Amino acid sequence: MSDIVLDNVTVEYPGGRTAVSELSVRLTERRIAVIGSNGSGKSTFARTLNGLITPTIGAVRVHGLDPVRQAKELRRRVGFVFSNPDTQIIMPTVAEDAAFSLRRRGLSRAEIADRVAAALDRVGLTGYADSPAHSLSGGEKQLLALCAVLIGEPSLVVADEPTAYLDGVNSRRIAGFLLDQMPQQLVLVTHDLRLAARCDVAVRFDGGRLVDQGEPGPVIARYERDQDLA
Ligand SMILES: Nc1ncnc2c1ncn2[C@@H]1O[C@H](COP(=O)(O)OP(=O)(O)OP(=O)(O)O)[C@@H](O)[C@H]1O
Repeated sequence: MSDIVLDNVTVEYPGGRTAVSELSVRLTERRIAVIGSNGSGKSTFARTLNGLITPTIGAVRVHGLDPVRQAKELRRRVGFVFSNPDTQIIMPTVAEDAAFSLRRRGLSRAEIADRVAAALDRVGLTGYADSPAHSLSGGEKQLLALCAVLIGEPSLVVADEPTAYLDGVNSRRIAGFLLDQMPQQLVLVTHDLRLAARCDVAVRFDGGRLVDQGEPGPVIARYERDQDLA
């Protein structure tokens, strides 16, 4: 079950700005790129998927779950990665930060240590477990943020411009992990059209509306053409 379904979703922010208008879409692909110009509604759409934002009108179902009525279960199933890795680090050491989402799950210390070791290994941070989290480089911090999300074993990862703060080398590292190594379904909000091109499907927002969707190549080409004409 990897369906992401939005039915006639409108999101209005306090003050009356409509960020997403009458959005109906069903997405089932593993890697979903979300593209569009600044302020077009991409982040708002992404935040409806884990209940960070509740639609003013309409309904969202993510892997069969309602983000409003099944909020707790949904947050376990949907991991969210933000742009700025500094804002995602909560605990003093790398291992403690990686383990944060496992609290209150009734796991033994040994189980937590095993899971942390496996998760750090997956993102290539073995050896950093006892390091202060804030001493990591930007790219390593973003890998830690991903690790902290993946350790909870989500079925969907929503990443909102996860490479925006990173240099070329670290962007490639994060993108390679998200796109090529991670088995989970991915919703990737990005201005990097080369990353969008590597996804299985692209959706494009403009002025709060979903204006195009399909194979990334043609969707990106039409977006670039429209930008050139603007
Ligand atoms: N918390 C908020 N309160 C009021 N308006 C908001 C809020 N967050 C976003 N908006 C507005 O909603 C619209 C869509 O914003 P959103 O962040 O979803 O766009 P975006 O496509 O992700 O933009 P960007 O590419 O610049 O990150 C914009 O006009 C924005 O100003």
